[in-house]
Amino acid sequence: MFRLLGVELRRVPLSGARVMMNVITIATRGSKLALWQAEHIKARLLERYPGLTVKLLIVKTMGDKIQDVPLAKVGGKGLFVKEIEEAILDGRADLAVHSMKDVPAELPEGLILGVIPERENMTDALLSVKYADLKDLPEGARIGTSSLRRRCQLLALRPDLEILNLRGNLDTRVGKLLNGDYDAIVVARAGMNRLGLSVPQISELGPPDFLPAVGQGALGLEYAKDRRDVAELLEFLNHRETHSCVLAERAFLATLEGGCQVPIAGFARYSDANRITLRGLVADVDGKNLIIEEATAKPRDAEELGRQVAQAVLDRGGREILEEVYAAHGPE
Ligand SMILES: NCc1[nH]cc(CCC(=O)O)c1CC(=O)O
Repeated sequence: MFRLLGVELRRVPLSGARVMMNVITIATRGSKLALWQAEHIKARLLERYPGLTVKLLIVKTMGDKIQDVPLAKVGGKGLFVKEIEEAILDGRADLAVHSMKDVPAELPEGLILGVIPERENMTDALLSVKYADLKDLPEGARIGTSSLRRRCQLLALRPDLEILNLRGNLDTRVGKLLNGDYDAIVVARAGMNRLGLSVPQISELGPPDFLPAVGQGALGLEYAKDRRDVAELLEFLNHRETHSCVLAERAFLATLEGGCQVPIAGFARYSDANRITLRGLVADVDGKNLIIEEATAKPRDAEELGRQVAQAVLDRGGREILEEVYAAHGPE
């Protein structure tokens, strides 16, 4: 009797969820890109629920504090998300809006990335003042990027390039290019689009020659697993195709146990109406040895697809490469 009553009682707030939530708080980093992303989700929520109040809680993360050291040297996963997840776990925020690329494959207990909106552009972009594209760069050109993934793929295409560290928020990095510190830099196209940033020369670095980071260009909405009210409120923002692709990419990453600081790339797309194709890469930091595998599966097997492609990459030499990278750059 008591137990039955308990079930009934729990049901009441759940079914009334939409009516009950009239204030919702989004945790976000304070960078221009993060704020744009949080404001974008806020605007979509207000469009859908005109009476809702949406607040932003700005949280400073370790990744924001350490601006000058390459992330590969800082080590540790989730440098841009940990403090934000803490805000959800202790109830200061109802959800977080992340760049999926910054979210480690494993989430803390009790949290879920339940909503992935439609991905716009997942490619990288080569930005320059003078040079139109990679072929146009002079011998030994100085390229700014602190990403090992970008470094190894650039060197695979152009071994003569000099790759220099470049950290900081997107607008800071573009500022350093315009300042003349580099012949070109590589950044995510989605970030440029979102901030409306422009430079004289932009060319695309995309598949099949140049693979993006897992989750690049996609946003992820994270919240507590037991918050059915939040899940219901956000559900309309989910894009099923993007969600399946990102699941495949993240299963690939999880199997490799890699953070965003190792030369791992992966991207999934719908190859026909109901099949996902995932292409994954592991490379050494000098771009001398790139291991790329690809496979196709039904969307419902997205995670299995990710694990399979990872296993294939590991078996074909990826394991040795990752061990070498970890030895040179620390555990993550
Ligand atoms: N690592 C920082 C970061 N996290 C997400 C983006 C871009 C936006 C996205 O990929 O969704 C960027 C900037 C960049 O990589 O140049």
